[in-house]
Amino acid sequence: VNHAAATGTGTGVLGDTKTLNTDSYSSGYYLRDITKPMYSTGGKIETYTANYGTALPGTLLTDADNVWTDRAAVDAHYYAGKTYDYYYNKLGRNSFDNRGATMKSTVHYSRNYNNAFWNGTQMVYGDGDGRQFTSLSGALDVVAHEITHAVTERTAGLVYEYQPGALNESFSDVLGNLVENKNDPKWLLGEDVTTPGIAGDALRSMSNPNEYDQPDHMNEYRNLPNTREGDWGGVHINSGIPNKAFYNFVTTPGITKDNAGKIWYRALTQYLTSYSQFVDARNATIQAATDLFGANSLEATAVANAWASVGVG
Ligand SMILES: CCCCC[C@H](S)C(=O)N[C@@H](Cc1ccccc1)C(=O)N[C@@H](C)C(=O)O
Ligand SMILES: [Zn+2]
Repeated sequence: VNHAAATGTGTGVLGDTKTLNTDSYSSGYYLRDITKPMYSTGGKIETYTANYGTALPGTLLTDADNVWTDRAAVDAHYYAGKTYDYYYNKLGRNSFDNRGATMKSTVHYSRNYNNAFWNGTQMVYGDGDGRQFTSLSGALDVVAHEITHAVTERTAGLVYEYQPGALNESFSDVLGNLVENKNDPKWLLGEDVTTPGIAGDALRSMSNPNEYDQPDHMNEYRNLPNTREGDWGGVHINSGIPNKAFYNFVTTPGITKDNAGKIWYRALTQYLTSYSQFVDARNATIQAATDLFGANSLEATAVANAWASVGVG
């Protein structure tokens, strides 16, 4: 039997019901989305399980009746599709390589694994330990964060250390929140999967990085060693500074989320390179705003002001 697009239903990590794009075969269904434009050149979105081990990609998920109960898998699949849609519809990018590459996600990676990552080939999600995190694919900002690492790797190539690494992390947080597109005035990260036992908290805040021990100005930059213990020079710590710059920009009256996303995306894909520093990101976002909206536009002016407000430029 040839592949045929099917519509299933599933329960997400937070207990919600979602409609899923699946692929029917002779005696059941694959967790495979073949409905996107990428399929014209063979691209798909596929979701696997590592079955609590660390071998990747693991096993492609199947189901007999197209009613999916693996909550982490349901959300990894659904949110990968949402992230694909944002990049394609808002930014004109066809998957992470802009050539319709298949997007693979693996859930149930290891045990009590309090993280998610892009490994150079695919997205990988832990289930958390039930205290620090619940299953990390349960948050769209997490999924879009990881997929954006793939975009960054294929474009700017920002190395994962010191300021370029903090920029790498910040672009993933920025696109993570833009794709998630909640009405969240605090621009939080990971709020849906962080500390399931505590309401209202998050892993990071773009509006107030200090709330979660991140700097929000260059005068608070943390000089840390390029080691695991030093968070590779503080890539998840010093990202608070470019995160705050973006927050100040996107909340400037007259600036829209869509236009902010276009400017940050253009800077990432057209101007930044492997060892770009914060000042280079300032210059790249000003240039991108100028390209798109003009030299003396509200956007270009607001970008310069936003970086100045965090002590860059
Ligand atoms: C395995 C090696 C480390 C990879 C770090 C990945 S890219 C990462 O940054 N993951 C995010 C997950 C995330 C994203 C958005 C919101 C919440 C959580 C991350 O921030 N991880 C934290 C826990 C960290 O690695 O310190
Ligand atoms: Zn990351």
